[in-house]
Amino acid sequence: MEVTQISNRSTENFSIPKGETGYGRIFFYAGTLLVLLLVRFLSTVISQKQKRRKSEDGKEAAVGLEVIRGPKPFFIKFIGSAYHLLPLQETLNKTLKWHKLYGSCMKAIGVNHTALVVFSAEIAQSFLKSGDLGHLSKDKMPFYDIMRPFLGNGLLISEGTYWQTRRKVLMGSMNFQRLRSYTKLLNKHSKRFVNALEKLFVDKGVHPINVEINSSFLAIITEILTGVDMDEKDHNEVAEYHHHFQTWKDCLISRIEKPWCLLDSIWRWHPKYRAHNIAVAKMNLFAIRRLEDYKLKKENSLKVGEGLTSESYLNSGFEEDGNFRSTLDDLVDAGVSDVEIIHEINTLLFGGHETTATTIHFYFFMMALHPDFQEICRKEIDEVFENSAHTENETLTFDSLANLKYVERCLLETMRLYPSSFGYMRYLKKSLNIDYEGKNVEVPAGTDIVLVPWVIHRSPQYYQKPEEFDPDRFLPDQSAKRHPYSYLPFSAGPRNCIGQKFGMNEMKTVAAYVLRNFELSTTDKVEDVTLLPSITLTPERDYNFILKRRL
Ligand code: HEM
Repeated sequence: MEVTQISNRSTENFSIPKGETGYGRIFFYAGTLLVLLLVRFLSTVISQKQKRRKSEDGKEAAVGLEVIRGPKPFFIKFIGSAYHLLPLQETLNKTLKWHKLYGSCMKAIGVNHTALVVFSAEIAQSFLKSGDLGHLSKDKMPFYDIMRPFLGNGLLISEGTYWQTRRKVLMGSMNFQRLRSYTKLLNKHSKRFVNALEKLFVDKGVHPINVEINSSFLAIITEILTGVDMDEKDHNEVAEYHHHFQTWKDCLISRIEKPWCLLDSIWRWHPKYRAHNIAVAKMNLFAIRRLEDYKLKKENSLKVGEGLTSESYLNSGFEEDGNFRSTLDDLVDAGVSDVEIIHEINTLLFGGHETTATTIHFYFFMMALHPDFQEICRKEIDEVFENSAHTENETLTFDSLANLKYVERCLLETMRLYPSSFGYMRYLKKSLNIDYEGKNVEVPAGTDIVLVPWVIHRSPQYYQKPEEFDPDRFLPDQSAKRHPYSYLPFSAGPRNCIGQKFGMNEMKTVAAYVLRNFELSTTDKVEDVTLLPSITLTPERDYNFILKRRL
């Protein structure tokens, strides 16, 4: 009995008291769970704090480029993914396919570093709007480097504070007053262009008009830059320049088509190496001659003050041109050296004629393909020409250009479908974070950024039925609805095109004169001519036109 009692007591001592058993278990497990949850909660809080601290300090929170997909690189590192771009006849279509396959951007192994190829307005904005000099560089990029023998350290490829200072000087030649002062010159060249077309189509035949377009746009930009009217001086020089420019472009394409030729040590053995150097030398000579013309003109104008008569000044072959100020005036006054001036002239001749000439070529082709849109443009142009408030002696005034709204919309739509600068690049000297499919991706310093307006402008994400030519997309309310970086023919941000306003005025004036004088049609269809990414967007052959005299 005793034993039993003891044993019962002991059992009572060591067993869980009745009635408390369930709660105890619950408390035990709940407590454990609570502790675990607390530990988990605290560790999450701590790790989030740490992450936040890390991302503030060293951006470790972001993921790297490994999350971004792209075509497989070639096994030879130097060639990387470049071979996917070839042949050039297929490159532009391939980029559209890649956009469908990879989305807003893709990774490619560039010629000597990793490249991020951007297909979306949102990601383009991250790079283009940055005012940080570390995000604006074009250093160490083979595609710009091969232009250096011609462009030197000109604005398009210079960088850092050198670029900043020079940009200020050159922006001065594109301010409102200066743009106004170019009106007379634009009218004069547009009339000459109409005469050249008239001569070409006197046989009522079918002709390409690209040579006439290029000569005209080259003459215009030369006069803006140097104050010299090349048609009066020596028209052949302009035609020769056009020829050398085409050779130069052709040589650069040969280098891009065979990426190993981007290495100077290999290129120097290429059969086109000599032709390239001659073309560059001849174009340099053109710029040097313009600088000499300018200096002579200045010297003569000083001599007028030293006793020479204005008559003898005029007899020296230079027309008195009132208050016209050329870009050379700006560069010389800013104390820029002769060598640097030549680099800037080369840069502005390149940037200021090829782009506008290409765009107006596509515009005339669009007008020829769409007689209904051509007619609306013509009606607007006739109204402007026939309103005395808009013309002086049959010449368009600067203010009248603002009334060519439909022409402007057609030009903008042309540049959407056919951006002459189909792609451009930046070299990141400093890392930059982007939002990629909801992830915070750090794009490291040393990455090439390739921005592709050709794809952005044709993305259904921003433009319904993107393949259709529809000028009304650029009605103010339509434009306001779109992402601001979904239209980038002139690039955007601190490194955008300095000549966009001038270029628009130039193209509007030329378009007005041509449509006022001719009805345009074509024997070609869009699909007849392949487009090449040839430095600028280039039709593989020139379009054919028929021009019928109106007035
Ligand atoms: C339809 C006409 C034009 C188009 C589509 C166009 C397009 C562009 C684009 C896309 C860029 C940026 C290129 C890059 O980042 O690599 C650019 C830059 C530039 N453009 Fe234009 N351009 C046009 C007309 C002009 C004209 C008329 C001039 C000269 C008067 C000019 C001079 C320049 C210069 C100097 C730069 C370099 C700016 C810098 O890096 O600070 N462009 N242009």
